[in-house]
Amino acid sequence: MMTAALSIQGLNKSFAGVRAITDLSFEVPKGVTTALIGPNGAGKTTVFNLVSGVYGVDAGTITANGVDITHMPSRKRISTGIARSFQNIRLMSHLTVLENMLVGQHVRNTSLRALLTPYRLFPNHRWKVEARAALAESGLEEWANETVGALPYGVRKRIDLVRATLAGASVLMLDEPAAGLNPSETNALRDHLKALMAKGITLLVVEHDMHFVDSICENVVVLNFGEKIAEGPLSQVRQNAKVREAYIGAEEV
Ligand SMILES: Nc1ncnc2c1ncn2[C@@H]1O[C@H](COP(=O)(O)OP(=O)(O)OP(=O)(O)O)[C@@H](O)[C@H]1O
Repeated sequence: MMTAALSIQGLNKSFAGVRAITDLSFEVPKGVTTALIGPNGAGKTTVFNLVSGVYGVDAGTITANGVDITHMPSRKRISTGIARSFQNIRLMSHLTVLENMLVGQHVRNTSLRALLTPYRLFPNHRWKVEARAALAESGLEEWANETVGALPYGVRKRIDLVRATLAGASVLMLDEPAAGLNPSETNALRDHLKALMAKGITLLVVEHDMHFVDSICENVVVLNFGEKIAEGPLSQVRQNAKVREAYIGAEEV
């Protein structure tokens, strides 16, 4: 059997005695874009925080590309190919787009020599060539020398995706990627994500916009009160009685 991009088994997490995640197990197979959905407070962000190592687990295991990352320090998890893109973009707003790419690439190379190399002095350094190519591939090359803080939100979001893939991510966790985007930015983001999927990158998406989920996700995992209540294609889980009940009074699923 092929190794899953992400495997979560028997996950449990409480905050001050209040259960946030209970016996949660699911897998994200390689190349299968998966959505994690559920009403407010269902535990979606907590799952992302556990997988990225912001919190420690109470019980259970988390495996990324076959490597057990359950107790791995957060900053080392990218070495297994898993990365997270935050709702509040974590680009350095005072640096240019290209400089942000170089910071991302640094994650892959932590040798002292790499840390001391003054990239500004090498206009055609391999990393710059690679970063420019990745920006061009995503139709973002026109922004390469702009300061990130001055760019539209939708563009920054997509630059954040390029940065994550340049840092070596093969499994990307996206926290509400479509939130705050206008319709044309949402379309550009969708096209960008489809291009990443075509390159073999696996996406795990927390998203409230079901049209967006429907347009890119093959599989959906539904949480309610920290437990998995359904899993499968969106068209199927929509019909599930438990899912319908969980969403009563909340947004339409
Ligand atoms: N650091 C924390 N301290 C205490 N409780 C927390 C913490 N993080 C999450 N929780 C609780 O865990 C439960 C799940 O919250 P979580 O934010 O994961 O839900 P969510 O599905 O992401 O919700 P939303 O869609 O509103 O973002 C909630 O009851 C929340 O109050």
